[in-house]
Amino acid sequence: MTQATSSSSRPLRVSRAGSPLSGTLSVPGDKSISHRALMFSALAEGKTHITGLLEGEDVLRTADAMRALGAQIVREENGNWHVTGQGLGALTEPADVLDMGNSGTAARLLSGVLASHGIMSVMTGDASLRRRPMKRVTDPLAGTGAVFLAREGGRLPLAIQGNASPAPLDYRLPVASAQVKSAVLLAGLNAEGETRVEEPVPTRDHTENMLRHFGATVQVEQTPEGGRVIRLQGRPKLTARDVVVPGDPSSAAFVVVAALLVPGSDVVIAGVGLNPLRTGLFTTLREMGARLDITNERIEGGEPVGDLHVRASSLQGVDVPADRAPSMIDEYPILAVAAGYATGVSRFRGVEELRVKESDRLASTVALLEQNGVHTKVDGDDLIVFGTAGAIPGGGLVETHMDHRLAMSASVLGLVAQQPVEIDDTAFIDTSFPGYFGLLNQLGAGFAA
Ligand SMILES: O=C(O)C1=C[C@@H](OP(=O)(O)O)[C@@H](O)[C@H](O)C1
Ligand SMILES: C=C(OP(=O)(O)O)C(=O)O
Repeated sequence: MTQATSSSSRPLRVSRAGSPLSGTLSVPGDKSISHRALMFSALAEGKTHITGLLEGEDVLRTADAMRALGAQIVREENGNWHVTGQGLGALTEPADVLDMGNSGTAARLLSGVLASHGIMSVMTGDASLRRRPMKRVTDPLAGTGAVFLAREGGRLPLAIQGNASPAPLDYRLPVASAQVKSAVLLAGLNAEGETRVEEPVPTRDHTENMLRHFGATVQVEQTPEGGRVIRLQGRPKLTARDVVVPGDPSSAAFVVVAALLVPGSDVVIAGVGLNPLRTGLFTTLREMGARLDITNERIEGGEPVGDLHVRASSLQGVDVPADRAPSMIDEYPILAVAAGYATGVSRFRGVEELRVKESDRLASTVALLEQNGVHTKVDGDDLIVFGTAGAIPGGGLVETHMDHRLAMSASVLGLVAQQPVEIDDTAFIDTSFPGYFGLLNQLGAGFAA
């Protein structure tokens, strides 16, 4: 590993919470939906209004990139955003390198867009993103006729000569990845004919849902093996449509686990997105014995949304099946904290994709727990956590390796550990959850941040 922390790192020491967490709050907008809202509206004709957009650094990188490609993107004073696009195929060549910061979603999805426009572009990212694999998208996207020039191993920086008349793709995903699926579908938007993607295990379907919302024809069929086949008709007329972004369940996850673990807590998180391909953590926590109720369920902006009522609970160890991983892939670090506090042993099966996130999350989650006295074992692609029955020793220094989810997980662990926990850098939390410490402090967490 090269650079492990940002140039202006924000270390933090977290002490045990002195009182229960209580109150009602909302979490910022969904990161996956926010990236897509900006990209798809920039490809549509007309003016789209977006409410609830996540103003995290990852999403702001997507906004900058779409502006550099010719879309007009404006933040209004009331916090709403509007995007004016010129229609499919009308992006213009960027004058400079596109810097996607820390965001895998921005880099992967945009690759599909860039491959299918007749422009030349260069994409880079921060030290974490430059370590992450891009061949998983450039391999299938090369089938469009686009040309990619990358470093050894297919990592950023990446030069892309896009193709104005891309060939449609027919691709079976070798890994369960919504980013790869989305990159292929986005390339297919500007291709004549049908683009087909088969996924062996269903992954988040925000791309399919939102493309339909903007006017594309997307058909989805279940396969007998439990997977899905997605068919997109190329060159649709995409028309501006307003988007309402729900609260991010992956951000709510940290508040939920904090409220479950800090004794006596009682918290409501309003307006959380509950797309069933995102709620694996909530299912798992309930299996562990969590008192987690969903109220006020409704559909907003085409996605299911509800309020989460969480009360502190005694949790038991859990066995999480591998096919649940895509519906909770970003939640394993915080689930590992819950499992470390629980009574009994937990096993998370088939979590190999954690190795290619902002950090190697299998290694960094193990280090987070071990540094703080919780025993773990990696068995092939499974992570095993030996619960401490409410007695996490703490006292460790957590290295977050430019990974927002590690930093937030460490902060929750610190709230319930016996000794204070040191976190080397919390700055990357701003990529997905700006205002995290302030919101938790409103509930009584007492972070010194
Ligand atoms: O499509 C998306 O918006 C995302 C998909 C997931 O990545 P993979 O597709 O690589 O699993 C997830 O980890 C990421 O935070 C967001
Ligand atoms: C993996 C994540 O994001 P990305 O791939 O967009 O960097 C995440 O937010 O946990």
